[in-house]
Amino acid sequence: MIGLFFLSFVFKKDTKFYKRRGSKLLSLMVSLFTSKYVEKWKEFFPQKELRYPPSFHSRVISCASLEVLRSYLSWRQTDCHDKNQYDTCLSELSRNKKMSEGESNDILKETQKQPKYDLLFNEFEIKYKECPDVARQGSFLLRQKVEEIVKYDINGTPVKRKRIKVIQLHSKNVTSRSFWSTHPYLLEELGKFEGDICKIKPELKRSFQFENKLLPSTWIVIRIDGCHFHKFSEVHNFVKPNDTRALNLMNSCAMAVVEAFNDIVFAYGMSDEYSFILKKDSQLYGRRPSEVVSVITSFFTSLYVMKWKEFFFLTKLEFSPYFDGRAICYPSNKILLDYLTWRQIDCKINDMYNTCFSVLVKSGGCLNGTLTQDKKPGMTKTEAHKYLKGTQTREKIKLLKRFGIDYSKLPLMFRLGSSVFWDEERTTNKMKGVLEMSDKKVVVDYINIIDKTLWNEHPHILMD
Ligand SMILES: Nc1nc2c(ncn2[C@@H]2O[C@H](COP(=O)(O)OP(=O)(O)OP(=O)(O)O)[C@@H](O)[C@H]2O)c(=O)[nH]1
Ligand SMILES: [Mg+2]
Ligand SMILES: [Mg+2]
Repeated sequence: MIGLFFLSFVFKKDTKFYKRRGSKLLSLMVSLFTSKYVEKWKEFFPQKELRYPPSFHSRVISCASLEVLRSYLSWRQTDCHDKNQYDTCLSELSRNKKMSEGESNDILKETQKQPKYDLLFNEFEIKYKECPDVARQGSFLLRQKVEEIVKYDINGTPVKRKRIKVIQLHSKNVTSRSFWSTHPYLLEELGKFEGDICKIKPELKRSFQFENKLLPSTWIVIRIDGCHFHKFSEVHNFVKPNDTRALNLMNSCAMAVVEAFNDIVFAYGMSDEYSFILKKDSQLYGRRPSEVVSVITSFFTSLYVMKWKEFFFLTKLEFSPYFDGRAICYPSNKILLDYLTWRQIDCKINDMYNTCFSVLVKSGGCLNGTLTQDKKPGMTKTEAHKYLKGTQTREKIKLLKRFGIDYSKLPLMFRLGSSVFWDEERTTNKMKGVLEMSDKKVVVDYINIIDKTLWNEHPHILMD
């Protein structure tokens, strides 16, 4: 269901989508939606440039029965109606009576529906009920079986087939039986009603809004990861094993995220993932996990689509990139550093494996444009995996040497991942000949984060 700036996607009761993991569902849905929104912007606003990355928040609400689901949808529909009626009054008062928002709010607050209908009609000759359905009632998108002509036979007779299509419709009242009975496909998918709904129970409404908070006084790590990036990287011809453009794009998005959210003190990324660390006492979105996860994932996705052209120039986005996200709390600096150590070790292990794998499958052993001495045709992927299975770091380094590659000379960004944080700009004052610190700015660096040096040099990052 779509209303004024909100959307609800209903999954079947027995869905097994992403094993019903709440964080996955809420983050990837909001991320895919954001990606589509940014991509489609030009279609609807051809003259307007998208000047700021839009972001959305999302949450999962479980509805135990069809009645509860109907109550939920009814609550959203009522909300849509109330907000739209209020906003219509607000904009008319401002446009025609030149009232400020504060003055209009004073008039409208605590008024019921009827006085607002009267105000619109008496003052502005607007029959509210004749305003577009889409604004007053919201829209419903649902799959429906429709019969379509697929071709014509030799006699010119149309051949029809049943297809499932997404259709958009409006309904005055989502709780009405007629809405559900005229769309039998909905009940086929969702089940049968046990009883009727008259009024939305207040305790149900409260349950739709309730959410546990992330443990207080703990570091919050939001880790996002690209969905199906294996396919995404192939379709967009990412260089193997590391594509500098793709990594720089991820880093550029992460820097913008760190700049936008004051509470993020550090971010670490590699491949298609990024971890954002929020300070211990952060009160971002009241520490509600759904909001924090969804907004950061959504904002990152927006940036990724908007910045794509900056890094991939002529490569067209063939399908929408999207990310999933999760929140994890860590109570102490030590445990947080253990987490970062785990991610950086993972980065090193994966990078070394992928580099060897790439060398083995590339015919003639050609890596990053450097021709090596080994001119043998490459292995198949299966052979390469088999060859590398169980090999230790030392053996992999030796293998790369045979192909003329000194692993320690490969770019730090590939081997150590990327760290993003606020740093003071250090400049030398030529007049005084001394080192000076200027304003802080967000930087990206490719450093060892397992080592204590970074944390000792930048004690402000993990300040309690
Ligand atoms: N060629 C190339 N591929 C990359 C690069 N960065 C990421 N990838 C691809 O993205 C994948 C990321 O791994 P995963 O996150 O485990 O896999 P995924 O396909 O995204 O699957 P899910 O995260 O489970 O949806 C890698 O396996 C690569 O296939 C890159 O720089 N170059
Ligand atoms: Mg991934
Ligand atoms: Mg990944």
